[in-house]
Amino acid sequence: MKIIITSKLPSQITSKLEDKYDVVMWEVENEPMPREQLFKEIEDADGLFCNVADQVDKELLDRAQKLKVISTMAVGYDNIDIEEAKKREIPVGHTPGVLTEATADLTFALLLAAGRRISEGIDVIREDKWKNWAPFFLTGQQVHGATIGIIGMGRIGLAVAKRAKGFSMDILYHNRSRNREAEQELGATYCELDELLEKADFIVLLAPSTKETYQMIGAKQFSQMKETAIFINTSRGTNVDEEALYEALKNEEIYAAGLDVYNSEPISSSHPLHELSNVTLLPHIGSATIETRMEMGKLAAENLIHGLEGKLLIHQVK
Ligand SMILES: NC(=O)C1=CN([C@@H]2O[C@H](COP(=O)(O)OP(=O)(O)OC[C@H]3O[C@@H](n4cnc5c(N)ncnc54)[C@H](OP(=O)(O)O)[C@@H]3O)[C@@H](O)[C@H]2O)C=CC1
Ligand SMILES: O=CC(=O)O
Repeated sequence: MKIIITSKLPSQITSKLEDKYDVVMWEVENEPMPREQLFKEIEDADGLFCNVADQVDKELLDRAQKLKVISTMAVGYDNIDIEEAKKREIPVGHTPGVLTEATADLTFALLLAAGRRISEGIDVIREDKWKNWAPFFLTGQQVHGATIGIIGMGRIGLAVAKRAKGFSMDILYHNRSRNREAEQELGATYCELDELLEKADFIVLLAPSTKETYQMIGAKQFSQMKETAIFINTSRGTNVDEEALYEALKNEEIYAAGLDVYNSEPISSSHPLHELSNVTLLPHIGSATIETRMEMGKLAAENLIHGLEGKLLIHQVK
């Protein structure tokens, strides 16, 4: 059987696949397989090993004659047309759980960086602008003891809440359903979205990208936040109206933001958000530790093997 791997991966992940199948892997470091090539390769492929940078849509699936399984090296699968895959009875695998702690670490790092103006501090030294110690130089917002509001208290949300507890933060959260573990173990308080936006000092978005969450945070929601609020998004860029975020930051309707994800990725240094000093921008590296990426890759490989062997995947999208 033939499988396609759309990005270069280390042998610890690919060796088991290479032992069993004909592997076509895109070998260019840090670049996804070009779409034209993917269109060609998918025609006779049995398995597809992809990631968040690949658009697995109807146009691609229409070309696949033999595809038996799609396996993404990510927990989010909004880049895959699940309905089209279902119509063709192609199971889709993803990698929940193994990336939870690494993504929570990065989310908290962004929260600290945005609140305490860390990237501005780094720039001050890089640009030789540090002249003396001044009482209110680069003062930011207090993290310890502040109120965090988590929108999307799932696996990663809960792991962020645990970190917040260590900083003596009060924890508010909003989901469509209650998370009893967060309430009982961490004392988190369930809120409607409006209340969370009005009360939280740090607002952390960790809901998946769905039709319901599309631009769920826009001009109205930014206007509900405190002027001192800090907004963190490590979920998906499409959950936020990016132009409204730009305006809210520029007009100081909110204090700062920390972002790992964008409407369209990758962004460049000419992106409007880059003009602003009160935003910390990272290039979608939430789960990017060596250990976690290895775990994600191995789990995605196992999902793929299960699919090719006609078994239920370890983590199959429902
Ligand atoms: N930046 C990065 O590199 C990474 C980003 N991610 C992103 O993080 C997301 C979350 O991952 P994970 O925690 O594992 O997922 P989970 O499914 O465990 O958690 C998602 C949470 O969002 C809530 N939710 C879903 N829809 C809504 C809605 N309409 N309004 C409010 N809450 C909602 C769910 O609760 P309920 O169903 O009760 O509403 C659930 O608690 C991923 O989907 C992905 O997009 C993940 C890993 C790395
Ligand atoms: O964005 C990354 C993911 O795993 O989802």
